[in-house]
Amino acid sequence: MTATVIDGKAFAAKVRGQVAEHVARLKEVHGITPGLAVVLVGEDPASQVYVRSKGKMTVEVGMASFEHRLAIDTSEADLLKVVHDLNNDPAVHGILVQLPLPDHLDSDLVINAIDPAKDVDGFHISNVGLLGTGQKSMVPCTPLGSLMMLRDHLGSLSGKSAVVIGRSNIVGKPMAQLLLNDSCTVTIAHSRTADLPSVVRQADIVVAAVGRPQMVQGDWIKPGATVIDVGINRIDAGTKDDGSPKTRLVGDCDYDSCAAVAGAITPVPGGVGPMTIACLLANTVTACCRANGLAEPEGLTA
Ligand SMILES: NC(=O)C1=CN([C@@H]2O[C@H](COP(=O)(O)OP(=O)(O)OC[C@H]3O[C@@H](n4cnc5c(N)ncnc54)[C@H](OP(=O)(O)O)[C@@H]3O)[C@@H](O)[C@H]2O)C=CC1
Ligand SMILES: Nc1nc(=O)c2c([nH]1)NC[C@@H]1CN(c3ccc(C(=O)N[C@@H](CCC(=O)O)C(=O)O)cc3)C=[N+]21
Repeated sequence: MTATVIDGKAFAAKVRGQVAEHVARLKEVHGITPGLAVVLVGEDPASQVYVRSKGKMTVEVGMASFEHRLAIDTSEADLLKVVHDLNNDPAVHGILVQLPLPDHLDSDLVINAIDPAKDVDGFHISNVGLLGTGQKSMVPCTPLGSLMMLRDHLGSLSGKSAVVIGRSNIVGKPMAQLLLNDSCTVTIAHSRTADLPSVVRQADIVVAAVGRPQMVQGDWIKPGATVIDVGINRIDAGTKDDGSPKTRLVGDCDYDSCAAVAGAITPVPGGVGPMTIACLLANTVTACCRANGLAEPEGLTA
C-alpha cells in the first residue's frame, strides 16, 4: 500500500481563505478588525522565522498584527506588564507568547496571566479545564489542525483506536483530549512506555509528537492506519556546493517506511505546521467574535 498524502499546506490555505472571509465580514458589517499579538523573548533563529511567518499570514487574512520582541534578559515583571497591557488593549483579540521562554522566566505563570478569552494558544489553565470537561474553550492550534485533517480524511473518528506519542501540555495531552472528545479509544505513549512499537501497532490513528527525528518506523504502523506527524526536526543533510553545511526538516516518523504501510500520512514540511498557523488565525477570529457577542465562524473550532 502507498499512503494518501494529506496535504496540510493546501488545507491550511483553505482554512486561511475561510478566516479571510470572516475577517472581511467583521470589518464591513461591524467595523471590527481582529488583532493578534505575538510576544517573542530572545532571538532564537527558528522562533524568529516562525514569528515572521505568523505575522505575514495575519496581515494576509486582513487582521492586525502586533509584534513584541523583547530582550533575552527581560525580567518576569516586565514580561507580565506586556501581557497585562495586551489584555487591556481592545485592538488585541489574541495573544501568543512564543515558547519555550528563557529559563529564568516561569512559563506557567506567564501563560496563566493571559486573559483566557485572548489565549489563542489554548494553554491557559482555564482553557485546559474547559476542554477537559467538554466545554467551549480556546483549543490549542497544533492539535486542532491535526484534528481537522483527521476528520477531513476519515469522517467520523468514533470508535477508532488512537495512539498519541508524547504527553506535552502543548501537543500530546490536548491532542489526546480532542480525540477522546471525538469518541476515540485513546492511548498516550511517552518515554517510559514499554514496547512502544507494539502499542503503536494497535492504532487506527497515530499522532507522533515526540521531537525525535524519524523515530517511528513503518513496521510499527498497522496497515492502513492514518499517521499524523507533528514533529519538526532540523537534521544535517550533507554540504552545499560551496561547502557550507546543509540541513533539512524531517518529522518524528520515518516517512518512506511509514508511507509504505499507512493508509494516509502527513508530510514534513507541508503537514501539521501550516495547519498550526491557520488554526492560530482561526482562533483569533473566534476570540474576536466571542468578545463582541457575535456568532462565531462555523467549522473553525473543535
Ligand atoms: N508542527 C507544529 O506546529 C508543531 C510541532 N512541534 C514539534 O512536535 C514535537 C513535539 O513537541 P513537544 O510536544 O513540544 O515536545 P516535548 O519535548 O515537550 O515532549 C515530547 C514528548 O515525547 C516523549 N518522548 C521523548 N522521547 C521519547 C521516546 N523515545 N519514546 C516515546 N516518547 C518519547 C516525551 O516523553 P516524557 O514526557 O516521558 O519525557 C514527551 O512527552 C517536536 O518535534 C516539536 O518541534 C511542536 C509544536 C508545534
Ligand atoms: N506559544 C507557542 N505556540 C505555538 O504554536 C508554538 C510555539 N509557542 N513555539 C514553537 C512551536 C512550533 N510551532 C510551529 C508552527 C508552524 C510550523 C510550520 O509552519 N512549519 C512548516 C515549515 C517551516 C520551515 O520551513 O521552517 C511546515 O511544517 O511545513 C512549525 C512549527 C508552533 N509552536
